[in-house]
Amino acid sequence: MDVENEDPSESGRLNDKAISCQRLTRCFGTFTAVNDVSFSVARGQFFGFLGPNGAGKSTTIKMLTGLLEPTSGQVQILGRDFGASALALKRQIGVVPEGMALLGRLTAPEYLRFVGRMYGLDQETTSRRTEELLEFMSLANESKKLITDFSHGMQKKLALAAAVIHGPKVLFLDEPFEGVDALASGTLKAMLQGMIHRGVTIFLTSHVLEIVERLCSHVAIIHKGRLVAHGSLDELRAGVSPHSAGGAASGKLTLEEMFLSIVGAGHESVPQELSWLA
Ligand SMILES: Nc1ncnc2c1ncn2[C@@H]1O[C@H](COP(=O)(O)OP(=O)(O)OP(=O)(O)O)[C@@H](O)[C@H]1O
Repeated sequence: MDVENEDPSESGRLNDKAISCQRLTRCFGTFTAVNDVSFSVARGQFFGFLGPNGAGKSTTIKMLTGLLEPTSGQVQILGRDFGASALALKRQIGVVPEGMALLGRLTAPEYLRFVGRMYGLDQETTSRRTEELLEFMSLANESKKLITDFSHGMQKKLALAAAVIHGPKVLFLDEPFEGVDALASGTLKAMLQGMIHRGVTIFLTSHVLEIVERLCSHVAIIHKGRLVAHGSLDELRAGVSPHSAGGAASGKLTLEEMFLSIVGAGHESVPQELSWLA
């Protein structure tokens, strides 16, 4: 069988996991950025991947999407690994990577048409979706400008448009809301929730914990390269003492309170002010 042309979502139908990794590890020289990380994400789940700066989130996303080779460990997307069916798998996923990786010398319509064709969409479908996406992202009036002259938020919206043009089954988003205005952010959240209702799996990193709490049903927290929490929001709450998290005695702990309780140990020793600042 030609594994490159096989639809991994069909062959993996019996596997209810959209994403799974076992003992995933990535070293840069002697430094271990991601250390023995294992977790899975069920199909159709809205999953938040959290961690402080430098914890290993982007490195993990790059390995989950086939952009970076793990030092050791395994990754399966829709039940398949990149080794056997990289091209077929990449057609099933959409990615907004950390640096967005746009082609700055193109205009937004040129870029979307290029990405659509690279994903194997026919010309007519690519053109129709390009127009719809530019309209949806409020970028239709910017179609003559080069991407390099876009603002950061405009580039983010374009990167998101490019990540969904082929209708992916699994969507990976590294900080999708960073720099995006409140109006566009509302539209994007609605779009992502609509995708979840249609069975798409979304894996998202964000430092905006209110957004993660509102959108995601399950989360994992990585800290210094190691997975320190994984489960539904209620499972996380059950594992965190309200007292140690400083939450209101009667109310539910917020995700931010749980996050600070889980990764905040040792942070007390960091000076809370700089005496020379007026
Ligand atoms: N190519 C690289 N070479 C050396 N070190 C790297 C490389 N890429 C990442 N790192 C290091 O790995 C660690 C994890 O980085 P990563 O970008 O995954 O963190 P992150 O959780 O996404 O952080 P942030 O929230 O700040 O974006 C950091 O210490 C970073 O400096």
